[in-house]
Amino acid sequence: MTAFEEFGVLPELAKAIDEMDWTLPTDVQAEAVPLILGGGDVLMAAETGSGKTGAFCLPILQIVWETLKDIQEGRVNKVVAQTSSEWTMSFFDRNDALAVTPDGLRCQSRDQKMWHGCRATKGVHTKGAYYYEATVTDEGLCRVGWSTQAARLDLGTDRLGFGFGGTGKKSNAKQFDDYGTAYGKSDVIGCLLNLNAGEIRYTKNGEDLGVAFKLDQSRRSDCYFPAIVLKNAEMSFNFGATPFKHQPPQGYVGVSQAPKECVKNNVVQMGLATESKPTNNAPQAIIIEPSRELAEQTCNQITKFKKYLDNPKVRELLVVGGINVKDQINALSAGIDIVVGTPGRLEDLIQGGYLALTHCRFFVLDEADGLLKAGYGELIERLHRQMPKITSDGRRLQMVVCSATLHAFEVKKMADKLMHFPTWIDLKGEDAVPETVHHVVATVDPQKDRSWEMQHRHILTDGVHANDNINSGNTTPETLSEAVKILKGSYCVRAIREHKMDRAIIFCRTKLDCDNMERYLKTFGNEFSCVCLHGDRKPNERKANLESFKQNRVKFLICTDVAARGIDVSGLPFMINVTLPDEKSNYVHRIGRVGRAERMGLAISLVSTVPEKVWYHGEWCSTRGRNCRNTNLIDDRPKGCCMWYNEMQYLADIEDHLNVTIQQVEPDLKVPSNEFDGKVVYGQKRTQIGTGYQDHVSQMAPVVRSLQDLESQAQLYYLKMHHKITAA
Ligand SMILES: Nc1ncnc2c1ncn2[C@@H]1O[C@H](COP(=O)(O)OP(=O)(O)OP(=O)(O)O)[C@@H](O)[C@H]1O
Repeated sequence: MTAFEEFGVLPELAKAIDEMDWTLPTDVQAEAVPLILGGGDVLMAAETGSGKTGAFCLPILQIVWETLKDIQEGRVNKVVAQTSSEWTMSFFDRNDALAVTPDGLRCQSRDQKMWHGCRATKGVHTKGAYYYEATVTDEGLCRVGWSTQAARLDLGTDRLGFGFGGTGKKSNAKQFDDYGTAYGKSDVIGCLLNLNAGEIRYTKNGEDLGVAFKLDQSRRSDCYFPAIVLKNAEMSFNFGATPFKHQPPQGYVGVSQAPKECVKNNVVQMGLATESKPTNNAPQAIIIEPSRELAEQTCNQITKFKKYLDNPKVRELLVVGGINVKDQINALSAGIDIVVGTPGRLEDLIQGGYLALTHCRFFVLDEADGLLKAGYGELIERLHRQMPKITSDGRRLQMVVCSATLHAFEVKKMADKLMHFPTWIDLKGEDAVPETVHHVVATVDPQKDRSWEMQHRHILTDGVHANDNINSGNTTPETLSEAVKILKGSYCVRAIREHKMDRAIIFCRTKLDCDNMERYLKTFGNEFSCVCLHGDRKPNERKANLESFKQNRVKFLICTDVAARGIDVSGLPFMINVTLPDEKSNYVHRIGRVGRAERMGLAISLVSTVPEKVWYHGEWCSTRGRNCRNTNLIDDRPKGCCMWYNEMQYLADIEDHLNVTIQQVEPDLKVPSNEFDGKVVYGQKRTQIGTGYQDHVSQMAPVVRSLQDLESQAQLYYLKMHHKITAA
């Protein structure tokens, strides 16, 4: 049995994992895999390169395959069987944000602002007097009672719904009147419907509260269903299958004892319950990624994992921009089980009706903080609202949310709103940098280092100072800013040469900076072969460039933050930040491109000591930066497309966020000897175990020696005793 199988992973998956040379699960995988297999919602806050992708892909793939297998073998769907004969709350006739337990006897809604309702699977009509009990099992607001099939789920807000609320009010057609007394946690509310007398009344903990509603003559022939509506509350139900807590008054019977001819099934229930087999375009899992590259990487990982999962095959699909949408629509209608995509294209296909969310049971937000910061919060909520909270086979929708920088306010807010009692897998308790990443900063000070004055063959700068008087003779902020740009080009080359980098990711702030860096490095010929990856490059070029870097055909990948998150280049030894990101979490993601899967990595950030004027094209810029020459500042009138970038401040913010002081190196970019230097080879697993091991031997030697002595004394003693006994 492999280590992964011990965590509940199917042998077929374990075999594929084994072939990938993953012998042991990483810490985050060891925690997340059983949790997800067990049905939980998970927030995974583990460092970059710690194996989060496998931690969610493996259990999801497994459950999706098991479900397909059940369908293939015609195993009876638990919920369908149960709901066709039993009185429960409906999995289908309810608002999405209200969850129903698999036995259908408990409802919960955790939305603090809105009411969410649900009706039972059956109703009663024509004649008789019926009773059911609803118990408040958690604090919150509840309204309980009876409604017809046509009533709104928000019980008591139209003429067809009759509710009794926890604040001591009865309501029908939005009219709220005092009735009985307030109720709350642990109170048992008896809901009574007398069709013969045409009245509805309630009991509270067995005490009759009197008639609440008289039904109009015209309404008496309707079929009435037990109904509730909740706001951040939970209630359990007894329709009579087990003894009631309080006996109903004389003449009433539990609804489950209603004669057959007086019972009707909930049509919403019947309509959907037969649909347990997903339609082709309704996947079981939706995984959202912030970039095309990352979506493709995750999709590829699924393809690798499923290699031995057969009969039925799991079908995964990459849904990103830049791929022919017709091909995607064809693939969707041919049938898919797992969709990995970027927000824009996903939304297009869902809105167009090509991708249905009706059978989605896994909703994964990879790099969740990045998605939220990019403004996709509303989209995420919209999709979540459209997903059933309980699937047709009685499993709850599971959400998995991950990132190396999950400790953001907006993530917690979203988790509170959308997730169901999520478990945090948080090995560090704060955003952290893996121990395998050696990260340093080199300050770039154009006042101390005047080499920029003499440079003839320097990097082409971004042109923000095109209208300024730049002159090595002056020390205006503009001149120093231009000097920083020139120096950064040469520091980058120096870093490459000093560390003999033959493979590195180089992060620049803007697409233009990337293009300029590419052009500059290419002036050195083959020494610095490189490609670019940023949003202005065509999808095919982006794909080909990343591939040639991953395949080691070029030495350097120059990119914007589009590649900051998640991109996994195996054994990458080096990365250079030409400019620090203004978003502190992106520092963690950028430097996390090295030091992955236990291999060591060096990250060097070049930080200017003086403010640098940079481009900043917002929505006010009509071309969004393309050929824009507006060098006014964003605070100027008229508004411009430039700003002063204060890297020392960003550095302080990053250090503050990570609670560390990042080691500084001199402009020669030599990294001083420390725990890393000299003992590790960047790009390789840590090898200093050899020397450590020798130290360990010499430390342990005396102890081992005395143990050995003790052992021989004990043996001698035994032999002497034995000899004495046999001699006697
Ligand atoms: N159990 C394992 N054994 C060996 N290697 C592993 C294991 N799990 C993952 N890896 C490898 O570790 C690398 C990083 O994994 P992955 O990309 O999932 O990290 P991540 O936690 O998602 O990082 P990021 O936060 O940067 O996205 C990958 O190359 C992957 O193949």
